[in-house]
Amino acid sequence: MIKFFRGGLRRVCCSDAKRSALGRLSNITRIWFSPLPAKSKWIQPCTVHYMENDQQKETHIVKVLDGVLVLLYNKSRDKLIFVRQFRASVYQALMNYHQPTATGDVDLQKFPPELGFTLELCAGQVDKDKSLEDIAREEILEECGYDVPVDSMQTIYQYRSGVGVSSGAQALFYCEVCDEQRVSSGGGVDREVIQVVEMSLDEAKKLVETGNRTNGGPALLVGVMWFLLNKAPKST
Ligand SMILES: Nc1ncnc2c1ncn2[C@@H]1O[C@H](COP(=O)(O)OP(=O)(O)O[C@H]2O[C@H](CO)[C@@H](O)[C@H](O)[C@H]2O)[C@@H](O)[C@H]1O
Repeated sequence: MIKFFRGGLRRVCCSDAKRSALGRLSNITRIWFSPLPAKSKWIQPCTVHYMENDQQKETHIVKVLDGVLVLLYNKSRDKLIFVRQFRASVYQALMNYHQPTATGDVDLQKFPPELGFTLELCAGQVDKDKSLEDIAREEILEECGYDVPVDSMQTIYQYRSGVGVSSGAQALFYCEVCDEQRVSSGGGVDREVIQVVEMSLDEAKKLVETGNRTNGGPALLVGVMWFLLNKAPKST
């Protein structure tokens, strides 16, 4: 049984999401660690030096790709739509509290893969020369299976994530979908294994109640709070 981890997952969020997830199941059978390759397509670490008030300072930073995220609302069934997937970074963070110098294979009995599953908004990296709206539209189709017009994307916020270390630009959109626009079960492309999770507005409201913990990023919480403030029927 998974115990509570410092600063980590409150298991109920993931377990609830797992019960209502649609799509291909993830079966993780082995996890191991190794050093970063000399050149990564995804991240570039470096040191930034600067003088502030005559003092020399330095910050170790990681350059990352920008991202788009979409809060999806299915108006046919009055449900918010999220995605559930294994995130190696979350897994590493949670298991590493107990094993800070981990290298090589991980004992999956001690640290089950379930630790690394997150509930998130549909999202993607800005890794092609297209508009943010176009990239968001593609991610909705690939991950959640809805074919929507690009002009259905409404900007909620644009902000930067991880400003202490990485500072990628994040564009957060809202998009309403209906059952007629569902053309596939989603699940991701290539080797992605992404489950689609539908949540009632009452469940989503419980998720953002003060004091709750999730192991995903802040965008889901921010998006749902924005939705409850601006879009949800007033009785919700
Ligand atoms: N670091 C990495 N190492 C190796 N392979 C990698 C990688 N990052 C991505 N990939 C590969 O690229 C594929 C596509 O990734 P996505 O574009 O869906 O972005 P992701 O969902 O990870 O991040 C989206 O969601 C997160 C969380 O919400 C946002 O922070 C982010 O900006 C947004 O793009 C992944 O399935 C993986 O194969």
